[in-house]
Amino acid sequence: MSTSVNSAVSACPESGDLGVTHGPIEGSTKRYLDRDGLRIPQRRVHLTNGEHLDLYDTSGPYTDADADLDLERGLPPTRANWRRPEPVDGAATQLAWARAGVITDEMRFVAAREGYDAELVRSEVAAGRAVIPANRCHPESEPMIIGKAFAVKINANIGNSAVTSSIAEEVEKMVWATRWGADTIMDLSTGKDIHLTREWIVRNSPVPVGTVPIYQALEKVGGDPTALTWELYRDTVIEQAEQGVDYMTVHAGVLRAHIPLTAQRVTGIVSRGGAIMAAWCMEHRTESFLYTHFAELCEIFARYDITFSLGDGLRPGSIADANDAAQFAELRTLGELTAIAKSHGVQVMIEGPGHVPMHKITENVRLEEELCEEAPFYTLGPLATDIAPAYDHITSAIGAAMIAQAGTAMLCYVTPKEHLGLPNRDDVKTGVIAYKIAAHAADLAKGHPRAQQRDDALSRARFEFRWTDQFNLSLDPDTAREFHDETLPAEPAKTAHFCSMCGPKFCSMRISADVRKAATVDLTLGAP
Ligand SMILES: C[C@H]1O[C@@H](n2cnc3c(N)ncnc32)[C@H](O)[C@@H]1O
Ligand SMILES: Cc1ncc(COP(=O)(O)O)c(N)n1
Ligand code: SF4
Ligand SMILES: [Zn+2]
Repeated sequence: MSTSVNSAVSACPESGDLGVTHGPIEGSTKRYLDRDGLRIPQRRVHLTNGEHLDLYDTSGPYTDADADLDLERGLPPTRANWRRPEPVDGAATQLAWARAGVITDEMRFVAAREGYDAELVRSEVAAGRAVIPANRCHPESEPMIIGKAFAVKINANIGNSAVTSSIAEEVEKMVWATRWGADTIMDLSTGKDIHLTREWIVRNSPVPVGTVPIYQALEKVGGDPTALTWELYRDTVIEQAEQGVDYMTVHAGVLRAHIPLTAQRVTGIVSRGGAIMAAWCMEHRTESFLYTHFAELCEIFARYDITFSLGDGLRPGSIADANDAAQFAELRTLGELTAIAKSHGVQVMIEGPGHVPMHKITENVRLEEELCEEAPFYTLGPLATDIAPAYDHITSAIGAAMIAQAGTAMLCYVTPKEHLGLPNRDDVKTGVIAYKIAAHAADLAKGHPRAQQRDDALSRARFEFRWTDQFNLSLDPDTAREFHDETLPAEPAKTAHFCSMCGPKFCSMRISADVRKAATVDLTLGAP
């Protein structure tokens, strides 16, 4: 399987000959695993009233009030030293081990992060209802779990394009995305230095990294889709596997026969991978090599424990095209491929739309569950309307919250730059925060046992005018503080019983508190 492409890739798990700096970079969010030992996967917010809150959501920014809890959990300090059970029928994967009844260190770790029993983690993984994307060549990653029984996760897309960006900017986006709470990131680079950009990102990323290998394969053939071959694609997959990519989008459900179904669409094929594969099939008048070589791909994935993210190459790119024949024909094929991947012991999640109006969202989840054996659903938004370019983090967070409530396990963010250009660092943050909101709103609605604790703590702080606590409990403490201080920057305002919205006399929460106080006095005096 070794090729000339691979010889350029240094050995797993470290790639020292590329001149890459290893370990945490300045400002990076190496949150739990570090060189000194394993930290308990938990964020604790200390409040000014002496109480504290341990957040159920274990990704996101530390505030000044957070503590570093260096409690031993009985695991070696880096994932590189965790136990690696023997492969099962050639599959060295969390799925194969879960089915064999083995609780791996990765399962113990994610169980601690989620606050659930490791046995629940094992059984969900064994059933294929959850995945733990953890390539053995990515020891820097802090394992996490994606599945509807667990907290809803979010992914942030980064990467350069032929038009703009540099390695430093992309690493900064990775740091920014993970700092604000992305649970995974995808490097979707299509411009120059794709290999080296990814090396920097993977070696420094505390979260699993996903890619779409067909992008780099296309770049290698100068951007002509018809020049792609299975061999070139396979070698690109192995190159990325060796670098430690944890999950890969594979658009193997775009079959030749599905392409005519897109002819009458308003926006045709909007998926990059989908469009590339459609172009290849039409030119060569043959079935997609991703489909015909799928079993071989499974064998590669099984050796590294790469998780399939079966791509939605025919997702709708407009409200008009939502839930159409092309989209659902592909979903049916993804169902077949799910079964094949799992028979190889390979973990699978399924990518979903796209642009879908609110009343057509639930059908997507029900059909995915039915056709794909409840493999974790991983959706791009969906955008609930097409009419707000520059605000598509909002149009899509609306759809994302709904689809997550219906059972989607991970939400792929959309930034304000969607449809307009490549997102920068600030767009990445805006997208991440929008999606943290969607994911948490869904966790609340799904009845996650600990989700509401944070709302309650923040609301109490709000009602008691503990402004600093309100900031520290929020998803974006910096901006919350900045907005407050724009009109009331003085220190005493941090305990004032009003803000500049209503002012001291009209503050309803202050008046309401006074009413209560008066009522208490009346009660103690025996008055009505
Ligand atoms: C499939 C989705 O992936 C996103 N996407 C594609 N490439 C990039 C990139 N380099 N950076 C950020 N997002 C990207 C777009 O939002 C697209 O719609
Ligand atoms: C949820 C989701 N959907 C799709 C893609 C790939 O992009 P594309 O299909 O455009 O190649 C992705 N990275 N994430
Ligand atoms: S985002 Fe821009 S480049 Fe990409 S498909 Fe849409 S219009 Fe084309
Ligand atoms: Zn779109």
